[in-house]
Amino acid sequence: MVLSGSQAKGLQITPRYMELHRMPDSIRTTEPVAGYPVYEIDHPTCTARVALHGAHVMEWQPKHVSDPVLYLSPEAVLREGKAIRGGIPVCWPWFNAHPTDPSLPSHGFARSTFWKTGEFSTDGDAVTLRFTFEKGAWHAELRLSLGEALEAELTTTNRGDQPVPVSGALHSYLRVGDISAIHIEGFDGCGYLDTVGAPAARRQDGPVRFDSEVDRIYDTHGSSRLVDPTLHRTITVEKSGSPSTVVWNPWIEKAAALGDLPDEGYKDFVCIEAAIANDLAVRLAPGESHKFSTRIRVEEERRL
Ligand SMILES: O=P(O)(O)OC[C@H]1O[C@H](O)[C@H](O)[C@@H](O)[C@@H]1O
Repeated sequence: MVLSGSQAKGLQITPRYMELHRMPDSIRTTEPVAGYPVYEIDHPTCTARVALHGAHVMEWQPKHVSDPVLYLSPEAVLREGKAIRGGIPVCWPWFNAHPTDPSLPSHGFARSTFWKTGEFSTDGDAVTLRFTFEKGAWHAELRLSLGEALEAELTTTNRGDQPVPVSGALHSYLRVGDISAIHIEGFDGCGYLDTVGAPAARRQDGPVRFDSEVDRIYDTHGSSRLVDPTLHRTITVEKSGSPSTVVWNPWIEKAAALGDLPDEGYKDFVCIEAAIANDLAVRLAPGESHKFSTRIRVEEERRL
């Protein structure tokens, strides 16, 4: 982890801050970099780390599985304005390049800004964290439920007086034992936009396997299953409210070009992202809201 700190304006962890943000016993506020709070969770069902920056789940591991479920790059940078490489970046209020203004950041503002904390609570099944973020007319609330399963639900509300578009993604980086050995089920027969090279519309035939760069936007509201023979487990990604699922692995050249990912890091993850992409952006009338969510769970084979 590269610790390159900056002081988030007004975000000093003082006794007063702690009093205002009293935590359930299973949540502890840490500050791996000055002014960069990270909530550490140790609950009977799971352990996790969530950064206030981007409302970003960095790590999550249910106690019944042997390996972390999410991939976090060992070269991820914790600095205001820079998205964390790995975990679950919240891409919002648009996905990828802005449709009309190339000067705006790829994947929106939310992943590279501090959010505000809402209510944190816990029960026997999970820890629930709520965060909010506002930019112009766009208001977002992210609810995270971290237990044996992980749920992330993003609600956008138009608080302005004109219609606004919204798209985005819950960009889960899932750890794998060996990218060449995994396959993903759930897309057979599904149409997709292949965005490696010149964009091309194609149809999936059988499971998705990896032997080169993959960057695809599948047209589906359905769930998918990542089968990992090396880690002896299957990860199921369910979702609602999003018409696309993005599957991404940068492979060799793109991984080498990413400064916050080791050159060999592409072997260790695949992204399966609940997304609203390209021309499927939702148009919200003033006062209107839209929700989309993802739910991730893991079944591990018993190892002898
Ligand atoms: O490097 P980033 O801006 O985090 O984007 C990482 C990736 O996100 C998505 O999966 C897109 O489909 C990819 O085209 C993009 O490369």
